[in-house]
Amino acid sequence: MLGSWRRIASLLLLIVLMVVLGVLFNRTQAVDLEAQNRVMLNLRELEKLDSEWNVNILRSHIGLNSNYDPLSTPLPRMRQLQLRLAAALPMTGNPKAEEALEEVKRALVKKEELVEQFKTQNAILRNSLIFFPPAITDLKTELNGIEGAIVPGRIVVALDTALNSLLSDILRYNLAPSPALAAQIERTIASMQPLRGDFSDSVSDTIDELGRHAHAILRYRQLENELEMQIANSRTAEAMEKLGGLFDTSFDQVLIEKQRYRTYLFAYSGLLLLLLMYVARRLVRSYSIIGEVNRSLQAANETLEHRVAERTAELEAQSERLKQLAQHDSLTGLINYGELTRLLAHALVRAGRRGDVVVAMFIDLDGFKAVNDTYGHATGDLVLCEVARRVQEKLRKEDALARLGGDEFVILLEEVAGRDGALRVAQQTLEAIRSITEAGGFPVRISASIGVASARGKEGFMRGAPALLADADQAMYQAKQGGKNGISFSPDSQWNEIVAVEAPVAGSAPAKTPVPAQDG
Ligand SMILES: Nc1nc2c(ncn2[C@@H]2O[C@H](COP(=O)(O)OP(=O)(O)OP(=O)(O)O)[C@@H](O)[C@H]2O)c(=O)[nH]1
Repeated sequence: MLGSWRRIASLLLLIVLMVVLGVLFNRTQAVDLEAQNRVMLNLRELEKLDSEWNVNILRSHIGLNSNYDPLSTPLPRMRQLQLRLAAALPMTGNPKAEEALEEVKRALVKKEELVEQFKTQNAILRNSLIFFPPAITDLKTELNGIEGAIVPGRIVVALDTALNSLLSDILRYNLAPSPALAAQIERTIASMQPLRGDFSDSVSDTIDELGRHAHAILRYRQLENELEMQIANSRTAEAMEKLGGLFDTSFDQVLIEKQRYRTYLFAYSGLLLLLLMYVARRLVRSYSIIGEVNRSLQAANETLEHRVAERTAELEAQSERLKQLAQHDSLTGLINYGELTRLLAHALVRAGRRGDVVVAMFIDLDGFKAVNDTYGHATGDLVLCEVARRVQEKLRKEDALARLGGDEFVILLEEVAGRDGALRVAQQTLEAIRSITEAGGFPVRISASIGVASARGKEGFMRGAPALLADADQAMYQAKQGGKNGISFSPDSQWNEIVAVEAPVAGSAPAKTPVPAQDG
């Protein structure tokens, strides 16, 4: 549980470290200086167009422009530039720049409205100003001609004077309008009214028209001047200058900020590197500890396996010893009664299958008690071991020799060819036993009584091992009864005869001459 929390905490820490790294890296991304330059160029172009706009207003004011196109053509471009500046605002990261751009836009919109009014009023004013000089010149020509000849000279002079005064005052008013001059012009127009009745209709109409144009000039000159004042007060140039200043400062600020974050990133990267090195060290140590533990475990495992193998071998040896003890006689090392009956049972099974003969020879030593009694039990043991050794020597590898206890032995023979073969083995056994004349430095004289019994094929198998052994025992008993040191055949075996190999021995000394076999 604790381990999984630690894993989650480590994962979260890693994510946080990576996010911080990403933020710092993002903040240090190079500033697009080219884009910044483009913004400033756009602003400069807007300023230039605005000042050209002013020049064109002035040119219209003084009547140099033949139409008002120069006042309208730059407007689409100026709007486009404003849009570009608006798009560049995020580069500044400064809210004041946004406000400054709004101010520029408002000033330009206001100025555009004023210029529209200016165009209307200026058209009327221009029309009147253009009308005035030729109309007066024409009228004065009329006065010097037919009209002057018809009308009294005093009236003609008065009108001419008024016309001169009106023209000069209008021109002065156009350049520098003032209420006094306007009043003077009004008075001149009024002075011309009584005079017009003496002149022809066309002169009279021209005087009226002069009056209307003079009023238009008086009115629109004033209005236009006020409009121009308002246009000048729209302060577009100042707003643009303020915006330019903010752009400059903001861009510089962004550069400084990037530089600062570059320093942070450098320090943070160093910190991460140290952390990484620490983790790597811990990992290397952990791996070396794991390696050591693995090696120790492997060594312990090998030791354990070795000890298990040793113990297994010990147990196997012990088991073998126990088996040996269970199946063998501890004194002579020959198989014991239990093992003999087992082997005998197997032999009978095989003989039953093949129709062979199995022979059991029961051997009981003669004169053994005397050895014990004369030289002691230990010497008797030596005699028993020597009997086992010498009889075993006479037997084939596949034959079995067992000690039943005391001085009793049994020989088991398989695949016996016939009675003669069994007799030969019994005689050799008897000879081997009788050949023992010394034990432990003491002279001994022993012989044996041997009972032979045989079982053939299925019949033998049916009777079983105990019956065969009993037959052999019975035959041995017959041999004992027959005077010992002899061989007796069981009457139930195939060979129902006694082979006399030598005269029965008396006491513990075996006879040297062969004793005939006895019938049971
Ligand atoms: N040394 C020794 N003697 C034993 C052992 N087992 C039995 N005996 C002795 O062996 C003797 C056997 O007696 P017997 O068979 O009567 O002796 P024997 O002199 O051969 O007499 P017969 O069989 O009648 O010919 C006894 O004295 C037992 O005490 C043994 O393991 N070692």
